[in-house]
Amino acid sequence: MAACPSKRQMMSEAINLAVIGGGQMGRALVSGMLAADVVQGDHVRLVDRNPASKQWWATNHPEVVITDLPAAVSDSDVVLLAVKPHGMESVAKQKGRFWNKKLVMSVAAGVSLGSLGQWIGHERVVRVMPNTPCLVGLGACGYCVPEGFPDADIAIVEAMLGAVGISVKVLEKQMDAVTGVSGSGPAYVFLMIEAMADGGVKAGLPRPLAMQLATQTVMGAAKMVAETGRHPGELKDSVASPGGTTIAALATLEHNGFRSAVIEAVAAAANRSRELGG
Ligand SMILES: NC(=O)C1=CN([C@@H]2O[C@H](COP(=O)(O)OP(=O)(O)OC[C@H]3O[C@@H](n4cnc5c(N)ncnc54)[C@H](OP(=O)(O)O)[C@@H]3O)[C@@H](O)[C@H]2O)C=CC1
Ligand SMILES: O=C(O)[C@@H]1CCC=N1
Repeated sequence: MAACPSKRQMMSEAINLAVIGGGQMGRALVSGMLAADVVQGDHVRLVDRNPASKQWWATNHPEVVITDLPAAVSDSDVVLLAVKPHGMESVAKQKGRFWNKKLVMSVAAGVSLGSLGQWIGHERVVRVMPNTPCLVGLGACGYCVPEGFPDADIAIVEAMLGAVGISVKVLEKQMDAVTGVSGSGPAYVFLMIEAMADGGVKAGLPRPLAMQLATQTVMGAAKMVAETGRHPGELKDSVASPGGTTIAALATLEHNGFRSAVIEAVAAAANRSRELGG
């Protein structure tokens, strides 16, 4: 029986990818794409000014070619811009014919399609808000494109992002909210896991055991929401026995404003994304 084709084999040709900025997000996306076989290491060109970052790539993905911006972009079909938002303009404005209508994907929070197109000099640009779980194939990416963006390019974007998790096409005006929920979201969940483990330690568990239980609990709860289709409120109710332990805990969380703290956190991140866009 023939083996199933990989995602890369399903694309008609191997993708030549330039990555500008190989820090936390660049690493998560590209490592996830390499693991999913949607790109190949020797087809990836990396540009990074940080020596420690370059060392990380040389150690972890020695097949990736580390080079400069003109060479990386010239040799690529797709350019992933993954520097900080305030650094995006100086990268995208670097003059040269090497941009030559390359498909450019920016992951910078707040930076609009209009600014990107203006700086680069063409409109074959995509604005993506990914998150770091792309590293383990469970990313949640929102993306938006300019009007009239070709379907063939959307197919490339979806193949790349779909290989590292879910990808949803949204309106540009929704990108700040996407950032608040899923772009920054992993940090809220990491905080929750850390706090649950702290609580376990306070109640007498060894730290590694408390961490293991907290992590599995978050993973299991997320999977139940995703796979049962039941509302999280209903699933919450099913854990809480009358007069039991869970309702005692839930009452404490409500008393301390847990829900409003999370709602305000998402809104704060969305507002900050708006501010970064100027
Ligand atoms: N981290 C996350 O979870 C997410 C991040 N993003 C977006 O991803 C982008 C990158 O964030 P993140 O990965 O966290 O940042 P990092 O600082 O970890 O990575 C950026 C890397 O790019 C390098 N760099 C900066 N400017 C240049 C340049 N001109 N030429 C070459 N290399 C350069 C940096 O070097 P140096 O250290 O010297 O500055 C650094 O190594 C941001 O725009 C952010 O909004 C989006 C979603 C989630
Ligand atoms: O904190 C930040 O600004 C970036 C964007 C979303 C997640 N990290």
